[in-house]
Amino acid sequence: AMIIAMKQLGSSRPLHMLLSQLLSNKQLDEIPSIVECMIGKVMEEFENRLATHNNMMKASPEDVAESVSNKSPPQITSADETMEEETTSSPEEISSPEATSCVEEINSPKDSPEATICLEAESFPEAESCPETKVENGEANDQRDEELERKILRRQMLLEQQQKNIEMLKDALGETKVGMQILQMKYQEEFNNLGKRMHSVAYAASEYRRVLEENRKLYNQVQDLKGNIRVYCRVRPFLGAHSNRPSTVDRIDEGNMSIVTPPKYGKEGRKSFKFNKVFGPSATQGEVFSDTQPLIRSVLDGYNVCIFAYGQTGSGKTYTMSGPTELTEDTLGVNYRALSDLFILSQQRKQTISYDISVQMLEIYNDQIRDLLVTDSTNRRLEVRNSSQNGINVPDACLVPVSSTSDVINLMNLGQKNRAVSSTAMNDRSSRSHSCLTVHVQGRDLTSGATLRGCMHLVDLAGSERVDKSEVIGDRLKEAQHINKSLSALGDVISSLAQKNAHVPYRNSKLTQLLQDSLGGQAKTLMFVHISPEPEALGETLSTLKFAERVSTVELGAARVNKDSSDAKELKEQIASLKAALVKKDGETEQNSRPSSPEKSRMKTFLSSPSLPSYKSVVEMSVNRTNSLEDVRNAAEAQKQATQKIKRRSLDPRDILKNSPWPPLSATLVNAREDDKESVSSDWDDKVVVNKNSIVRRDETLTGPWDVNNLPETYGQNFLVDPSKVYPENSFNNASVNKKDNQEFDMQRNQYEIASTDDSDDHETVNSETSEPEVIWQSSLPIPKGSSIPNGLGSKIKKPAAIKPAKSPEIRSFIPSLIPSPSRKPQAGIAQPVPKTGKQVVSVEGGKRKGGKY
Ligand SMILES: Nc1ncnc2c1ncn2[C@@H]1O[C@H](COP(=O)(O)OP(=O)(O)OP(=O)(O)O)[C@@H](O)[C@H]1O
Repeated sequence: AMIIAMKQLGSSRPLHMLLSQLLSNKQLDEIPSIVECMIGKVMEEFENRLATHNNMMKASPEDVAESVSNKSPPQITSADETMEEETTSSPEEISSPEATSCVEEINSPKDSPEATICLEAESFPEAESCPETKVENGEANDQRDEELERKILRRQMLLEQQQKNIEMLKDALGETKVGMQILQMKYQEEFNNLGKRMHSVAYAASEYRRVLEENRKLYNQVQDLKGNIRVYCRVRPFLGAHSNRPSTVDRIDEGNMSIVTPPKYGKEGRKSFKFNKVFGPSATQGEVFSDTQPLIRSVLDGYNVCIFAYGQTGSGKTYTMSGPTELTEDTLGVNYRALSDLFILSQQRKQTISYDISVQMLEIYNDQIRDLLVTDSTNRRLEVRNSSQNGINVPDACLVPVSSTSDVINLMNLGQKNRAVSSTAMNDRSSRSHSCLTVHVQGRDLTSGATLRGCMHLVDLAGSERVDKSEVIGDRLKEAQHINKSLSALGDVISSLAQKNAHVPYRNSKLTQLLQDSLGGQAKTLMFVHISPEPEALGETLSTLKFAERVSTVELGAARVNKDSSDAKELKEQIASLKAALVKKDGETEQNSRPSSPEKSRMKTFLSSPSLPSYKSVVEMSVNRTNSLEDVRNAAEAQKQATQKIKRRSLDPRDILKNSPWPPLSATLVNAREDDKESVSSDWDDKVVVNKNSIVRRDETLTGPWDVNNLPETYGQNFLVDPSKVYPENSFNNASVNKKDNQEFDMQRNQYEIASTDDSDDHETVNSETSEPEVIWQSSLPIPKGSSIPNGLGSKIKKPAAIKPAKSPEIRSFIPSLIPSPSRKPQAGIAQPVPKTGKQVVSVEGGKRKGGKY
């Protein structure tokens, strides 16, 4: 029935083909409706035919004959033709003999009864007029009648048979219809089940994705809590026509990647690395930025953030941070996107917090800081001051307020122009200097009046590759040495942080000095490490990745927000005024009493201490009395007591304000510059103690918005309780001093001396104060005579004062190893006194520095 129906519809394909086609096309929904439609049509057709046959049945034989004689049998013919089709197509009908004979009869019109009737009538026209033949004619007529009757009978039987067949077909159709309905229901059911299953699979997939995302967030939160430096790796695509070359990067999977290595790098043939995220060559600027966004947002919440791009020249640092030379909306780098995000967010929050955003753009070239936003082509020497109250540590550089992305683009263009002025045709300046875009954000809560301050450094470092000594002479050599030194200093800082050393050598280079606030314990730090896919760059790629992997293990401690409640702010201002007044007083009394040098520096340290009110007695005693050791011991005792007293007191700023024995002073900062200079040392001193605190008191709750620097009791505790832990090498050096009475004083004195040497030559000072454990460096560059580039550890090891170590004639690697020597494992939190052996692990091969550790 279905096949007939198909034919009725003019389709030559059998139903099963159509069905299978629909199934294969997954048009399952359409099958029931198509079948229903076909059934409807077939039913209609059969009903038409039935009506036709019924009509024929009702018609008299004469009508039939007439219609036959008129040779106009459209109904019968058409019906019969259709029937013929049915007969040939339907196996049921073919098997029916009656139907076959009927079809044969219909097919041969000459033999048809109608035709016979007609022919017989036509062949005897004169018979009726002849009397002799009347009888014969009568017989003949009888015979004809009989014949006719027989034929009519046969036809009747045939029609009856056809009617039966139609009935049977109707039944079959009905059954098919029911069958199709059942099929439809089954399909429907299966569809529903399939839909449900699909739904549950989709749900499971989305859940899985959600869990993954949650895991990632939790992981990042843990990282944040631990204060880990985040490391994102980006692989540059092949440039230009080299896209078909084999890449050294084998596999990238979220945070994992593997590098194909030749046999000389090990048997495995590949090395795997794990970072917070790895971006492949096809990653867009938008994708790279999306993972950075949360960090940007936290600047508005009052955190310090540092994002720096590290990698060899040409690996894509500038591309990530700024974008390509021809900027489009899609290729804008992190710098633009970060600022644009800051503007959008600050707008969104403007009902509650009012933000001021301003920008500085600096360049560090040959360890000199240059302002890239100057418009008058002046080249002032800029200094870093980490003591400033407002978080601006290069106060002399232009600080330009910005309020829109176009402001930023204009400033960046100006910066680029100033940078380009210095570059030569031979060498792009960007490869030889570090550039730093610093964004300062100051927010004020419109309801509570609390202020917060965030600072973000976006740093595009100079190329980190090693330079063959034969390739560099003259200025290039000097540049290479400076890049080398600053990147080594960065490595030193990171190494110290990784080992949780009490002392972090920020002041070894301008770069680390500049980034101090954002690399230390309270900042969020992200490093974009860049690698090139070319096989020739494999050595640098592996060094870079190993360095980056080490960096990712560094824990800075949980980041802290720079938020001052209005009370705390007042308190801070008061303390600053007190400091200024005391410094002034110190200046006056100094002329009268002229204390010896160690005493003076000790006093300075006391005076510049953030917990100053508690040291009133110390200061007064120190100033007014002679500089005897007894006085100092008394002072220390008094300080201890004061510290204990404060310790028992509430740390609520209001309580402190209330309990403070000092009347509020309105004195303004006297000689602010001088004070700033002085407080560099105190700040540095404080920083050491702060870092110490973060180790000793890591799990203790800090006092809300207060700076650790302003916690008198912690300062006092660490200051007095065990100074040897802060500067063990000094205590070690002084242990040989036999004068028992003087021991404490001497230890403190050394401490003060070291802490207050900041204003002298940086390299000298820092080199002598660094105490991190032995680290292995690579070296290949020749050292020019008189070079101040430090050796081995990147800093000289403190020796007894009498034996001043000679400067090493070697240059450290661009990529410092963070791996301590196995022979000298450092203890967390305590800097070890490392006797200088003069022995360094340096591997030189073919004139090129080889990665001793990598
Ligand atoms: N992800 C990237 N997609 C497309 N092109 C890139 C990508 N990264 C870098 N490039 C292209 O590679 C070239 C070198 O990149 P870039 O200048 O950013 O390297 P760099 O590491 O900053 O070098 P330098 O140390 O000299 O400043 C540029 O032409 C840059 O457009």
